[in-house]
Amino acid sequence: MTRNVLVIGLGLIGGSIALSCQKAPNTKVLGFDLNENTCHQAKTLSIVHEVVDDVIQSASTADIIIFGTPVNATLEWLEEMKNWPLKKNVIVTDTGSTKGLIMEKAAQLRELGITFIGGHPMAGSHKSGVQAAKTYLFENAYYMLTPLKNENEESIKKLEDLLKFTLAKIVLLDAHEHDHMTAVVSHFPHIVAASLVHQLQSEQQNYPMTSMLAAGGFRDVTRIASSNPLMWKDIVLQNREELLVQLNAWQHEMERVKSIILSHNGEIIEDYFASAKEVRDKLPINTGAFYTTYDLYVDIPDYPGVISEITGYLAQEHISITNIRVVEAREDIFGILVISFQNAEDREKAQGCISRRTKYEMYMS
Ligand SMILES: NC(=O)C1=CN([C@@H]2O[C@H](COP(=O)(O)OP(=O)(O)OC[C@H]3O[C@@H](n4cnc5c(N)ncnc54)[C@H](O)[C@@H]3O)[C@@H](O)[C@H]2O)C=CC1
Ligand SMILES: O=C(O)C(=O)Cc1ccc(O)cc1
Repeated sequence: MTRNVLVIGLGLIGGSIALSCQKAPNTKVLGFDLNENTCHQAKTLSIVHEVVDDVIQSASTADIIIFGTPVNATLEWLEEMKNWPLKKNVIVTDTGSTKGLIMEKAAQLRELGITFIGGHPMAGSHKSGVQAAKTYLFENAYYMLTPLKNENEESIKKLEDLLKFTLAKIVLLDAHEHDHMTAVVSHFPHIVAASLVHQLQSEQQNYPMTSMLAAGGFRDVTRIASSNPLMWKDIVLQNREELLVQLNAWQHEMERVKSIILSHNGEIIEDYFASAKEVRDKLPINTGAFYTTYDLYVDIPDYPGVISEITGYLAQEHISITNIRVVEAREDIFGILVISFQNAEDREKAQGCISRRTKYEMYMS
């Protein structure tokens, strides 16, 4: 029997989920988006089997409905959904970055016999839109599900049975715990990134050269300030309480930093950085706990053909790469080539291959 999946909101996340659902056997993936251009691109890029106009009609035939919409739009759809003629055993889920308010709506839907299981794949990017969608965007990332208490095990299993095609690691947790933890590691860092960019901009007036010096560290720390503002507006509105908790903690931390600087004590200042480094170095960032990328950094000299030279060596040894980019830490002298691999084993093989054939320095983050 065919499983009908309807994805509403076909941007980066909805589009990527739709692509991975197409890998599931006997599954028909329909898609809807408010934006006509997105619908057109979703068709052209075969993001779904079919793009639909009549969302209510398509929902009535769906076994699983997935929202890939910004979180406030999801809340609005869930309110409307209360009046839709749905299949008796339909499972509704979302992909939103916040879960508290969405799960309150889920409790209302449950009263009407509609099963909603919150979802949040903990991977993505500062890019948005359907063109950025990828089948394996979530591979090895955590995919959090926040079912209501006493949710039917079979419904959770049915949803997991589809989401396993994302190749993500599915974990179940409570919506409030979810919102607290994501405020710490995802939502608050976006505010810090945006604030640093604002700080740079105000410096620009007196020191126009500042932005030209903003390489390496500034670029790494502020990458996420280039994310979709509408999406982050919604997240901040929905996770307001937790963000205020984090903001207070940050203000205390800044007070501590201020007193450390005022202390003029080199040992204390060094210890501030050393203890942060110790914690940061132990984070399971590259072992699959959060965003998994197996990156190898190669310090390359600046001459034409150097990238094809390296990729050529890897190709000769049949080592597949998943991504490649150049980080220009110092534009005029060296670039760092960042090569990403599917797993740690491929990265290790690549390191061996490049070290046998070149003298380029390499490191892993
Ligand atoms: N960008 C990221 O890295 C991640 C985002 N998320 C969550 O996933 C959801 C989608 O985010 P992205 O895909 O990044 O955004 P996006 O901007 O790439 O895609 C959102 C899509 O929803 C459509 N849309 C907006 N309002 C709509 C409505 N009322 N009805 C139907 N379609 C509508 C837009 O036209 C767009 O195609 C958000 O809830 C976000 O919090 C979750 C994990 C990572
Ligand atoms: O680009 C990045 O590093 C992100 O922060 C991606 C991201 C954005 C929102 C989420 O809810 C989860 C992951």
